Amino acid sequence: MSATSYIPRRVNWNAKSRAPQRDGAQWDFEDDEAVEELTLGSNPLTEQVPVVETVDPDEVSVVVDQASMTYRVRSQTEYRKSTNWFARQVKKVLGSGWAEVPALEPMSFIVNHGETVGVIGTNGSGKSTLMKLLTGKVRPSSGEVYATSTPIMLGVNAALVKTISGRENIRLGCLAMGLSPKQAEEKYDLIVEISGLKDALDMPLKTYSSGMQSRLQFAIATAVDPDILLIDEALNTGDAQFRARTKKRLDEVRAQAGCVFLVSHSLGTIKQMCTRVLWVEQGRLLADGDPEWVCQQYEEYTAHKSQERKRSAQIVYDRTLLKHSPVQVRFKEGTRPRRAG
Ligand SMILES: Nc1ncnc2c1ncn2[C@@H]1O[C@H](COP(=O)(O)OP(=O)(O)OP(=O)(O)O)[C@@H](O)[C@H]1O
Repeated sequence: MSATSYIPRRVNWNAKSRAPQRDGAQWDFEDDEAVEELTLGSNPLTEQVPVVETVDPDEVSVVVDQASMTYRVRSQTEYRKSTNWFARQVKKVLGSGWAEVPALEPMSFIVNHGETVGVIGTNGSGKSTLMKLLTGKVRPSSGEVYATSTPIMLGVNAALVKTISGRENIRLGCLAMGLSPKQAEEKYDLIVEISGLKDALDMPLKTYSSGMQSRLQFAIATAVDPDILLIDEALNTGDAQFRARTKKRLDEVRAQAGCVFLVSHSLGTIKQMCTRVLWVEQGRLLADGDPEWVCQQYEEYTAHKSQERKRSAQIVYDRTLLKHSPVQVRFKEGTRPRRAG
């Protein structure tokens, strides 16, 4: 079912504004004609008036301005869709055509210094794609992503060398992140402390568990005092003690006027670490706000989905979307940050 295809059977239609009443989700089941209207054309239930947000150049870290993403991939079966016989045969002989995979619909938001932003969503909803756009290494298909400094991405698969020791990986990692050998030396103790891996540092990395490797990656990435830190699923493997250290370190990064994005399927981690949560679902920014509230909607949605209650899940989806006001970004004259990357 598409994002906008669910239409409640009857809605309490606000005659003055011609908009459905939103707050409290009090649907009134009396006006039959309203149902007819709702089914015509685009669905007004999910049409929202954008809220204009002005970017404060002294506060801003990241601006996503109507950014969308569609992947173009080679497809072995795409030639079948071509209606032109000749084109179909040519594509068949060449063995492929191009298929488009829509991953993110246009979305806008502003993140300021000092925010830790959680990003949640079910598998394939577009979280990692959003992270790629934030790094600036992938250009959006439309719109733009701006950042006040180069975002540092910390992913579970970020490069560590398996055959050398943890100690050598720390040195190498620091150099790879642009520190001089002297700066790397100065950061060494801090990295060891954050990682909590003092006793294992002389062992080759291949003897580390995946949790230990994640801890080392996290410690290296945050030790260089990133202004904008992107973390994709890296924190879920740590134990309780490491999570406490992680939170402390993220608070420090935030306090240094940085901002942190944290992608995670663990709502506990998100609620514990984040000051704000973006819920991306079916490529759409469905909610942007208070971690408790957003996580609660998400939990309800996924509970319905896992029980195959599609209609109930869609109701939660639409209800959440109704509460979300899309943002229209406005820059003050001459204060646009540079493109991310
Ligand atoms: N390199 C790519 N080429 C083509 N399609 C892609 C590519 N990367 C992602 N996609 C598609 O884009 C959509 C969003 O994928 P993405 O990896 O961003 O989701 P996700 O929310 O991070 O998922 P997960 O929670 O499983 O990691 C999916 O439909 C996916 O198949």
